[in-house]
Amino acid sequence: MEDPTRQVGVHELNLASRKAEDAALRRHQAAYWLDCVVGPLGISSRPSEREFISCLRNGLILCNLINKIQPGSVPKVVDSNLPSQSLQWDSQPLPAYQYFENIRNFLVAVEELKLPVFEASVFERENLEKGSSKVADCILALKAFHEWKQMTGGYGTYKPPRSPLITHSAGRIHARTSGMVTFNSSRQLDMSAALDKPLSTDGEIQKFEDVIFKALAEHMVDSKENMDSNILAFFHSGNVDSVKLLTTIFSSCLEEQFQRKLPECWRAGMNGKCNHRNLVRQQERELLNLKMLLSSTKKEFGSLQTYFQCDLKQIGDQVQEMSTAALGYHKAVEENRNLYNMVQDLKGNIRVYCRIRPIFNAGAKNVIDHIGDDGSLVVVEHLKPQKDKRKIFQFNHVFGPIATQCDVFRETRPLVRSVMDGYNVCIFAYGQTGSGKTYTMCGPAGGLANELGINYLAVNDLFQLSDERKDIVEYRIQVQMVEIYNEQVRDLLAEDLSDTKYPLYFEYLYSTLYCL
Ligand SMILES: Nc1ncnc2c1ncn2[C@@H]1O[C@H](COP(=O)(O)OP(=O)(O)OP(=O)(O)O)[C@@H](O)[C@H]1O
Repeated sequence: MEDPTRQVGVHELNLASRKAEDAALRRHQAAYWLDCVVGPLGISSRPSEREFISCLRNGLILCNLINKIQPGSVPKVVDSNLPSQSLQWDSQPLPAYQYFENIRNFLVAVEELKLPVFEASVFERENLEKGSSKVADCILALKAFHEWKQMTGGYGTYKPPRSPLITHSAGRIHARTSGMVTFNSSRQLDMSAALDKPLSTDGEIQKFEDVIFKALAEHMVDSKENMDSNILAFFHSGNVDSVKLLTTIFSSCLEEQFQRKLPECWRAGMNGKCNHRNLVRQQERELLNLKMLLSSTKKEFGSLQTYFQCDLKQIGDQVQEMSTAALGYHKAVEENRNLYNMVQDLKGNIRVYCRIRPIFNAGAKNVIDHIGDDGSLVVVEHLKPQKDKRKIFQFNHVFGPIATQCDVFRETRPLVRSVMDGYNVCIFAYGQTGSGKTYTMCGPAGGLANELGINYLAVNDLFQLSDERKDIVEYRIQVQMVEIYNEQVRDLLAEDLSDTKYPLYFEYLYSTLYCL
């Protein structure tokens, strides 16, 4: 079985070695930085504790350092007036008051900056190898303060990092003017006290490592807080290094925008509250709802489509029926028209009507013996022998003396209507003077409406027929009026009354009519 005391000894050895390595590293860093800031120290780049402390024990370098970082911190630096080359650690014939004065003023200045300090006694010859780590920590704290000042210009409140490796001693230094100056920063961790006694168990070692990690984490948080407060202090001070401030602000803004651009689930995930899976489930539910909505919409659209298709089919059928009916109607009209004109043809293209004028002379003898419905007319000539007295004439129709204008027009009307179907029609009156031609064709002068002649009645009928068929046929009606008298044809509507002679082709027409 292994001896536990032996194991503890190994741990102690390892910790002591690590502590010594860490102290040497910080000492070397402090020496290097001092060399850069206040000039060559004249010591090696990796000085021993003794070499490091001896170099600083006259306080001259430390006072120059803090005056450079915070001008005026040590108004009066006691100088040995010796060349710098003679400031060797092992050849400094300085009186005790000199280095004590400088060291004391330096420590007071450091305490005013609220930075960790050390005991002045570390520079006594018998303690040269005991307090070098605290001196190095103090110098490194000044280095951090200097860097903060360079970055912020000294505006705002400087918060020293909570380093477990930086130590301080409270209330050990006398102030120059106001007596005791106390440094009570509770944010500092004095780890050296914990390491003064050896760690004997694994639990203590683990506990010590936990403390270190916790302190490091707090240090990182403090650094972040320093940055934020320093940016605000920059802005309020008005004395701002604009380039530095803008760079810092832009960096913060970019980081913030980057955070905002991240999806919600990622940001929640970065905060330790990842609901990415919940969001995916919610989106899946919404997607399912959308699919159901799409499906129902498709169904409704399909039913509406079917409904409208039925309606369209019904309308189409009705239109087809109407079209068929209209076609049938037109066919019927056309057929009726053809039949009508056929009847007119069968009745004869040339029809002769006889109208008997009333007797105006009371003494005149009536020669009309009989008027037949078949168009026959029997005339009696009283002066001739009995056997030759009666003569029979045949017409299409015979109008008696009591026949009205309407009776005459009723018989001629079908022929007039054939004009509207494209047939040529001619109506004229023939008879001796005073037989009533003008009366039949035009009516008496100044007569009543029921006395209008065939011309007026026929034209009125044509206009009425044109109006009835206006949706089917467009008619254009023109009028000419001529007189044939003493073998002369004259235009009765001519505007130039001096020349009413009608064109030659009407003379030809006249000849034709005359022949008829
Ligand atoms: N059916 C009738 N009923 C009543 N009066 C008639 C009828 N026919 C003709 N008359 C009258 O007889 C007269 C002569 O008729 P009208 O002038 O029409 O004859 P006409 O044939 O035109 O003569 P002309 O050849 O000389 O012009 C007129 O006064 C007219 O009013």
